[in-house]
Amino acid sequence: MSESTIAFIGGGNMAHSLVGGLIAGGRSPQHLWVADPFVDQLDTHRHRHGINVTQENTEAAAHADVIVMAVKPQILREAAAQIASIVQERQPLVLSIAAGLREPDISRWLGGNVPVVRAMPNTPSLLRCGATALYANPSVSAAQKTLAEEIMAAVGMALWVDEEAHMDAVTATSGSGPAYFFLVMEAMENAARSLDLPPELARRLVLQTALGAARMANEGDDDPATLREKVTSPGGTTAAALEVLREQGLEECFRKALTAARDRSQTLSDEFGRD
Ligand SMILES: NC(=O)C1=CN([C@@H]2O[C@H](COP(=O)(O)OP(=O)(O)OC[C@H]3O[C@@H](n4cnc5c(N)ncnc54)[C@H](OP(=O)(O)O)[C@@H]3O)[C@@H](O)[C@H]2O)C=CC1
Ligand SMILES: O=C(O)[C@@H]1CCC=N1
Repeated sequence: MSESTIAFIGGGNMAHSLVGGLIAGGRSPQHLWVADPFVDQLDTHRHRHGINVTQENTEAAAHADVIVMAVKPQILREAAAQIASIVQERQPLVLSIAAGLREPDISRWLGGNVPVVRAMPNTPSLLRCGATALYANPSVSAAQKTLAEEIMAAVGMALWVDEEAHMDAVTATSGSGPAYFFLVMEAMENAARSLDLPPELARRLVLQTALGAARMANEGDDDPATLREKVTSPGGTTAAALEVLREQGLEECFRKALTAARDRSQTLSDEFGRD
């Protein structure tokens, strides 16, 4: 079977992550398009990835078997309207990665009865280490479902959800999730520096520790709680630190943070979805 052509509408951060991951996974640059109004953005894609670029969304859409809507939620409606007639004529699979916006709104903006998969990837897709959840509307064929899953699985883990409503919590968990871990890394690095560790040493120790912990949690048999217990000697240094993190309400803090992200995903739909 010949390789599908994928067009990204919007060439920003997430398009870079997905295009980079797809190329690293062996997808041919000539089968990838990016459309973005800004020439600098397109030049970066051309030089970094060697793919096809255009300022016209319609030109990219006209080549595509799969159209990835990778613009900000507030732009999606306008971008969908621009390519609606091409989508109606050619019936490609439309894969929206926009936070919050609901499949029925996206399908309607594209003229109705369009196969739409909503996907929520994350930036580690660049390293083919992404986590993506997918939801398909009833117009998506079995072959298109397989195609959407193949694309996202090429850049990491791809899991289906049965209910679109789960996508808001997914966005709060894995879509935004890399930022939480980066913040923890920043906070640990700053704390280590405040204990007089040289900056370079502090950074390298924090980053390698994050990598090691993530690999142990993913590759071993123990769950995170067991792994934590194995680090924590009774009356030792880890116990002293964990006590402070508990006292300061770390768990509650994450619960509130993810709830805020989930709620923001829902209000994005109210603000920029519907008519
Ligand atoms: N960043 C992330 O970690 C994740 C983002 N997402 C979702 O992906 C989508 C894109 O996010 P992200 O890549 O971070 O955003 P960016 O702002 O980095 O990328 C969007 C790009 O689209 C361009 N653009 C603006 N208007 C149009 C238009 N009419 N047609 C085509 N392109 C246009 C923007 O240009 P300009 O900037 O000049 O306006 C920008 O280059 C969002 O909907 C977001 O919710 C999903 C998962 C993770
Ligand atoms: O912050 C955002 O709204 C987007 C969606 C998930 C990650 N970035």
